[in-house]
Amino acid sequence: MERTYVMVKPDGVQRGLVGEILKRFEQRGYQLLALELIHPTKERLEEHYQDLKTKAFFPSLVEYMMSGPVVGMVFSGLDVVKGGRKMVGETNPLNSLPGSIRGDFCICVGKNIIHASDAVDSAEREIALWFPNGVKNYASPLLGLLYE
Ligand SMILES: Nc1ncnc2c1ncn2[C@@H]1O[C@H](COP(=O)(O)OP(=O)(O)OP(=O)(O)O)[C@@H](O)[C@H]1O
Repeated sequence: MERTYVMVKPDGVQRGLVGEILKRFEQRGYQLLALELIHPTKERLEEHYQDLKTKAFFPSLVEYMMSGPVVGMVFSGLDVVKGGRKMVGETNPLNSLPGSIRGDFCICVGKNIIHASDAVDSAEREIALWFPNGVKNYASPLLGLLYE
């Protein structure tokens, strides 16, 4: 089953939004496979955001992401990468519809509370980066109620 990496950013953790975000993914029907609160290192963030290294906002992005602990989660489910991105909304909260996580809980691109993988291959790269000891799959009885 497809997997994605979701990370509640430091502002989301400090604002007490972890439970709300977890609830939304769970109630949609995605299966939680892993969850960890960590204080990310600069090295790991630079690896995570390697595609953005040349952007002018890169140093402030890394500083923001190191301003407190983050909560990383792995979810699995049918088309979870695309579905998860839709739930999160657009990079700039201004373009995120109400009902999406960014559309409901934030207003500024530099404090947009949550990350979700944007493609299946980047999801697997990010899961390996943030959960280097691996993530176990397990069979949930709920699956029979969600899939034909
Ligand atoms: N113009 C900007 N100014 C400040 N920060 C920005 C800007 N553009 C992007 N960012 C920050 O960098 C993060 C990564 O940007 P990216 O273009 O990968 O968007 P995203 O895929 O929606 O976000 P994320 O990877 O965090 O899920 C954004 O979520 C945001 O925190």
